[in-house]
Amino acid sequence: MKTVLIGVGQAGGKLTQALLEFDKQMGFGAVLDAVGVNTAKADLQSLPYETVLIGQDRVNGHGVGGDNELGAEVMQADKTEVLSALEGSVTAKTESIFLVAGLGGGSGSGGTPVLAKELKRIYDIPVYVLGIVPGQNEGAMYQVNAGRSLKTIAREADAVLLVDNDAFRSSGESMSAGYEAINQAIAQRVGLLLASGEAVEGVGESVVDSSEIINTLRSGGIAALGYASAEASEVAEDNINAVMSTTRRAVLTGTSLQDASDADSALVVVAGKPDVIPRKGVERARRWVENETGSLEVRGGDFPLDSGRIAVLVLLAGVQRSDRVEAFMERARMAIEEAEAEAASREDPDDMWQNDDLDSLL
Ligand SMILES: Nc1nc2c(ncn2[C@@H]2O[C@H](COP(=O)(O)OP(=O)(O)OP(=O)(O)O)[C@@H](O)[C@H]2O)c(=O)[nH]1
Repeated sequence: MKTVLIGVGQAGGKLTQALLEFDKQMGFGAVLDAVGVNTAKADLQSLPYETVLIGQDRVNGHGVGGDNELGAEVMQADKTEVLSALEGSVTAKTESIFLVAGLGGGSGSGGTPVLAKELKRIYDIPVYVLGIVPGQNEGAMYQVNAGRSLKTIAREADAVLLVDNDAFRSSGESMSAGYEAINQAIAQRVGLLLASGEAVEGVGESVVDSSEIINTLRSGGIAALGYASAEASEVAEDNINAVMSTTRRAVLTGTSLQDASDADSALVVVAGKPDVIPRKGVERARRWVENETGSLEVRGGDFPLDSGRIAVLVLLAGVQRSDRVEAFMERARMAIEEAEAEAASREDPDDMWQNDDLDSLL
């Protein structure tokens, strides 16, 4: 699927760079162009593609410090500059636009819904968001920002593909030390998905094309991406079990959003050398995904790739009822309540001494 990426905020910019590099390194050509947008000048300077600094009059290039309302305001005020930077990038060849952002900060979290709405008004192609959900250990501000942003994005964009920072973190590793590895893992999965609709070699009826990705994401709302791979045998018949078990792992333990297994629609992509992909295995895997997700709309196809392994990508769309999303929104709600309670207790500092449960010492 020929795509233009827009990285918003620091995380969005870095993940966009990882996606661009993966696509280039694999020679896929699915990523047509990229633009980085941020309120922090320093974060844009290291990005090797076109960038737009917004909100200079408000924050002077220093970022919005996690204030996503301010992030939304400055995007609204400077959207024309962003749109003109995109003019040369989005062409007749472009099949989709992906806004890439961390939902827990300020610039990406606030700016992305505003930009998604604007892009949908202007372009006829789908506008998707690749959104990073903050890990469980990140502070309340991140959770609240992400909850509010996600709610708005789910309404404004055609779909939001969520990646949970916790889903890719190795145990014992700090969040920031792990970012690079996390970005690589996400770039590989999303990069393969975008490229899967681009396959030209070994074209046959069973090969996935971009319209299948778009039709799967038509369910709207939240989507997740599962991935797993295994060593392949040279004989297709011998790979039936490998395709089945890899598909199971992709959905049960390899998704970008943990516990997202109920879906409105799904797409199962089996990547590998075309002559070792077993038709029977692919059919079985698709049926298994139907049962597991409860969806009657499961598409499938191959992605011819010159590799000694078989990889399975499962795109799950319409997963908003997943336990992980509910738990996450609940955490955001709780954080708002705690913040309100704290603000209320700050209103009159003397209130805390008016507590009848505690006797004074004197
Ligand atoms: N996966 C991943 N997550 C990141 C990365 N950098 C930051 N994050 C996450 O993104 C969220 C913070 O968003 P940022 O992109 O840093 O913030 P911003 O949009 O630039 O907004 P401000 O800094 O407030 O102007 C947090 O939840 C971080 O855990 C990264 O390189 N990779």
